[in-house]
This record gives sequence, C-alpha cells and structure tokens, in this order.
Amino acid sequence: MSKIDLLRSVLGRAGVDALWVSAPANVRWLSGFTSAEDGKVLVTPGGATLYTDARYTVQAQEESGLPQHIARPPATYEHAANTVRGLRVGFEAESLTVAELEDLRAAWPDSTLVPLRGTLGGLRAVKTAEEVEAIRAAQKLADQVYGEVRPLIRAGARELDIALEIETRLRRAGGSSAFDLIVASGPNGAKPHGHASERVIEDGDLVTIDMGARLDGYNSDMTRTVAVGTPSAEMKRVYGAVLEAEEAAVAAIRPGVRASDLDKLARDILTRHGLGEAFAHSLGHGVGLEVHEGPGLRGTSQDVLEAGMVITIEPGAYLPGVGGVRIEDLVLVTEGGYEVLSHSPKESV
Ligand SMILES: CSCC[C@H](N)C(=O)N[C@@H](C)C(=O)N[C@@H](C)C(=O)O
Repeated sequence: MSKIDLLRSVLGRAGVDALWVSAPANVRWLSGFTSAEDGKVLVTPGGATLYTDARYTVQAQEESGLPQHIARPPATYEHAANTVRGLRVGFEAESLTVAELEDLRAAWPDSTLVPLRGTLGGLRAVKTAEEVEAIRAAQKLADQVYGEVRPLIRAGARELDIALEIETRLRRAGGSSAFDLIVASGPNGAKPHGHASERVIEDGDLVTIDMGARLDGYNSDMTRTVAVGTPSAEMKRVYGAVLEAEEAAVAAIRPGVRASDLDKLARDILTRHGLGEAFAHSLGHGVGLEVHEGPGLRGTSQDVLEAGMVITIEPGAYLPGVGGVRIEDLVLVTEGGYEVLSHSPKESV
C-alpha cells in the first residue's frame, strides 16, 4: 500500500475526507519533497497534490512523483478551493500557524476545517525497511565520528572544540549534526541540554556527549558520558545507577510493551538509588525524519511498542551544582525483541 493510500485509510477514522499536510517532515514522508521551506500536500479521496513555490519547481519534479502545483499563498489556497468544496478537511494542529488557518478559512468558505493531532506521526512511528537502513547509516556515521573524537575528550580541551570536531567530521562525511550538539562537562552536566560552552574540561569531570548524525534526511541520536581522570565517588555511583536503568530498559524492549511501562521501569530503578527526582525528562522517543517523533516513552504516553519502531532509551540523573549523567542508545524494535543500533562503547567509570 502506498503511503498516500495508508493515510487515506486512517482519515475516515479521524472524521475527515481530506488532509492539508503542512509539517515539513510529513510532507517529505508522503511526497519525497525535501524542502522544509515551502511544501504542502493536499490529500483528498480522489487525489493528492504537492504545492510549492517557483524556487522549488525543478527540485519538486526531481524528488516527488505527486502531481504538483506551483504557487504561493493565497494563490495556493485558491487553487485548492475547488477540490475541497463541501469536504471536511483535516489540518495539522501542531504545525499550521494561526495566520495560515485564518487564510485557509477565508479561502475555503465551503469546507469544514478540522484540527487533527498526530495523524501522520502515528503512521511514521513504524519505519519501512528503507527508513531503518537510512537511520542505521546515520547512526553508523555517528559511531565512527564519536570513535574519532573520543581521544580528544581530555583535561584542557574546551567543550566547544569537541563539538566543532564532531560537526566538522559529520559534514566532511556528507552528513550534518542532527541537532545542536550537547557537550556538557563537570557541573554543566547537570543541564540535560547543556550545549557546548567555552568551559575547559577538568581532571575528574564527567563529560556528557549527546550527538546525532543526519544523513539523507534521517537522524540518529546517542549519548555517552565519559570520565576524564577519576570522578568523585558520588558521580561514579550516579553513573552506575543510570547505566543499570538504561540496560534494564533496553532489555525489556519488545513489541506489545507499553511505552509508559518502560519509562516506569527505568524511573523505578533510579528512584531506588535515590535519583528519581534527578531524572528530569522522559525515558526516550522515536527517531526518524525528526529527532523527536513518535512513539513517546514517557509516563503519560498511550503508545505501545511495535516492530519497526526506532526509539531511544536515555535515562539520566542531573545534580545541580555537581554534574550529571545520561546514557542513550538508539534501538530498533524487532519482531523478536530489539536490536541496538548504536555501537559506541559505554566505558566503565
Ligand atoms: C533538542 S534535540 C536533543 C536530543 C537529545 N538526545 C534528547 O532527546 N534529549 C532528551 C533529554 C529529550 O529532549 N527528551 C524529550 C523527548 C523530553 O523528555 O521531553
């Protein structure tokens, strides 16, 4: 079944006849068109059209097999008005701006606009074999670059210099950084998203490196925390607890497991070590065309793991003024359980 047909099969359940797709990752997934600047797809019972502007005429022809219409709003909306007349048209509540919604309402007076959440995200959570290979390739590049840069993480180096080395090597290999790199040393490790600063790494620091490669549009995500010299007994204990939680959560991955149960499993372990409050975020998330996508591995998640999902498992513990630890693997859910896609070593601390 094509992706468009798969989407049509869920639109009825969502209570709409058609969908106006505006989130760049969803546009790309449906149409193959890669520009995040200007691309929309209208899916109706009888067809699907890719809308973009004249800067992307050639690119759209090269990348997408969908029929295309080149225009800028409001001409885009006026062109689509005939097609959507009398239809209930879903729109992506998480990505359409209020201004765009107002313009759609003005241009489509004879349609009913219905806000939808997660319709395409739900479909994208289970990857095709090609998508899994793309993510595997991105992670392979990340593992290679991490291995090259690991010897540079030592006392006297600045966090920024480590980040620059990683970014440069990802670029040279034809990829890019999937997100603003996290290199957080010593007390900076207490910030889960401590972006690389001018801080000079000191003897005794733990250093958290959270990095991802983006290759052909697909992302990877992995975190390692390493010791420079000998860390304090307290941070060694924290590292051991986070590693225990991470390994236990990975080992519990299989189709049918509730994402919220996995989060609880890891959280309970950290709580037993007195670090429940220090685990300040969710256990993990899906990874694909976006670094953060479905399923969500958090306490409130309704998601259930399925074979073909690619997820992260990344417990952490953050102690303000002291430091932090996060350990993250990228994992494919398989029919029989799981396959860890990230292969960078987890060092003993
Ligand atoms: C801004 S991209 C950061 C990527 C990083 N590896 C990451 O996923 N960090 C997690 C702590 C995170 O942001 N988790 C989200 C899903 C959350 O808990 O809300």
